[in-house]
Amino acid sequence: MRIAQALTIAGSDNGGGAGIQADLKTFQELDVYGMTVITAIAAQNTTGVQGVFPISYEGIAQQLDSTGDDFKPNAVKTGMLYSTEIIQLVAEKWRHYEWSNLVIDPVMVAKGGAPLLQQQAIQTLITELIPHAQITTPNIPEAELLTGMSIRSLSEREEAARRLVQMGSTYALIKGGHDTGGMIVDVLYDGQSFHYLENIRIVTPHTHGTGCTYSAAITAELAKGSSVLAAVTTARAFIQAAIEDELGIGAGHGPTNHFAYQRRQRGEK
Ligand SMILES: Nc1ncnc2c1ncn2[C@@H]1O[C@H](COP(=O)(O)OP(=O)(O)O)[C@@H](O)[C@H]1O
Ligand SMILES: Cc1ncc(COP(=O)(O)OP(=O)(O)O)c(N)n1
Repeated sequence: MRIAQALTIAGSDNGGGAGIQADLKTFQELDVYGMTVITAIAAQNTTGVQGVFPISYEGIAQQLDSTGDDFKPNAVKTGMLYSTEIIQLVAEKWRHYEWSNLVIDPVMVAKGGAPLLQQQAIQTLITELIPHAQITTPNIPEAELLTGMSIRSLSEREEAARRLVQMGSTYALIKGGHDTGGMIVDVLYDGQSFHYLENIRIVTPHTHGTGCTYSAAITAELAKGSSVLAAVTTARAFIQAAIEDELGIGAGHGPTNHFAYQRRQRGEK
């Protein structure tokens, strides 16, 4: 049996809703073999982030080499990269191992406001990693920091996507979850045309790890050979189901339900 393989380079969320834990659960649900390179340990739960402990440079480099020397992932995603040094290291190994299908989730700040990327590393992300991306998936505040523009309207979301493609990302997906209003519109741009993914906003506190899960689902679908548009479409259905069928875990912003999409596919409640 041949199975698609995907690698996530990201931080750890002990609570299991975001970071590498969310990525691995998503890969597994979508029938993709998952591998990890851990960049940092974030001590967190549904009420917030209590501490961030970066892995040493050597520790990350060795994980990248151990992976690259033996495995051939069909797609790779990055999440929490934390510092300039880690981004530079990932970019160097990306070139060295000639990986493909890079999905960049430019994680910057956790829901409660804890920084997951140092301020000065944003420019390094733009110059070193985004030019290798098949798709970059910022939320609205991340897109504002990457592009230097404020984003209020749909046309500003389109302009931000254009700027990300100009930076070298083949596709850009500006996620609309941070907007207000009853409908959420995610804008996908391929350098020529725009696609709009519109969904009803679900009223729930349990949206921890939505960005991680969404980008992991895109990565899994790319690993299986889908086009970017097909991958984003499936991933959007995956995250919508995961938010809708809430688990209600924890006292604060709980994790999304990684089981929901496949349960629905099987016709289960
Ligand atoms: N309450 C919600 N209802 C439906 N979809 C949501 C909701 N919150 C987030 N999403 C979807 O999850 C994805 C990621 O959410 P977003 O808040 O934009 O990014 P992040 O989790 O990275 O901050 C987006 O596509 C968004 O549409
Ligand atoms: C280890 C780790 N990585 C990323 C995040 C942020 O996840 P995200 O999907 O943006 O969801 P929220 O934290 O905004 O709910 C994280 N918290 N931890």
